[in-house]
Amino acid sequence: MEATVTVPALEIRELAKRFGEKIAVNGISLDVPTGSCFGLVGPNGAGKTTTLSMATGLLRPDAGHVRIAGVDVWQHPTEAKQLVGVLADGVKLFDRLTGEQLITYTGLLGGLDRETVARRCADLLAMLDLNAAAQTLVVDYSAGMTKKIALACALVHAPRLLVLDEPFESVDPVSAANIRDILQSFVRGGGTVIVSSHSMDLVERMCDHVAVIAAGRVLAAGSVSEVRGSSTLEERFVELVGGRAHVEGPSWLSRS
Ligand SMILES: Nc1ncnc2c1ncn2[C@@H]1O[C@H](COP(=O)(O)OP(=O)(O)OP(=O)(O)O)[C@@H](O)[C@H]1O
Repeated sequence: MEATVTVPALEIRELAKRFGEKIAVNGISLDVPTGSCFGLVGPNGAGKTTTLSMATGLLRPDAGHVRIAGVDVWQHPTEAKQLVGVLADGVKLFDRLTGEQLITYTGLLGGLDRETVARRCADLLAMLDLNAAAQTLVVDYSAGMTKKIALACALVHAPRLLVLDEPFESVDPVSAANIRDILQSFVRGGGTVIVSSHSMDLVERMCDHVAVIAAGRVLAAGSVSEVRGSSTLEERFVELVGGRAHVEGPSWLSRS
């Protein structure tokens, strides 16, 4: 009997990116299995955003390649981009549109017809608790609301892979729990999620796979239980990444 070969939802091979003298990503390879929730963790400046930007066709790599469900992102960008929903960190939205207009515009741009967009827009606004802000300009949204509307835009064309750069940053605990539920149901429905986060606790609870990166390289990758071993993910992270100095603050900060 022939073995079934499952194509990874996201395949990253030897990606590299340099900004002037700074090597931001230094040969990163990762396989994100289809149907997984994959956490990408690393200290500040590790190269997470740069890696995810290259993986989703937002930033051209200096070397390496990326495939989404087997489709090369840089050779077939239009086809690849139809398969992926992206919530990028720090990318400007068209914030002079209302929330409803922004989702509608994104859906139409993704090739959906008006009727489908209207239906999905209503579902997404309700699901993300943004109904009351549907007619408000996005520029007037709080940081957490902006994250949620960006997530709605990433979901509107029903992608197979969701790439989320720090989706929980600035989001209140209730909304974070709702977003977690949405992502879990997306995965249960056959989708794949890759999420970068600084919250080890959240990654441990939500993800089944994780990669720890630092200085543009992968330090460990695999299932969450493989990577953390007998420690917590946070302990393992600190062990792998280091840098935990016992620093006392400067004396002028101390009142004693
Ligand atoms: N456009 C740019 N120009 C110059 N340097 C950059 C640029 N983008 C990123 N870098 C540098 O590349 C390195 C990796 O940055 P990146 O934003 O990918 O890290 P990160 O892991 O997402 O960090 P954080 O957790 O702080 O968001 C950093 O040293 C950063 O200063």
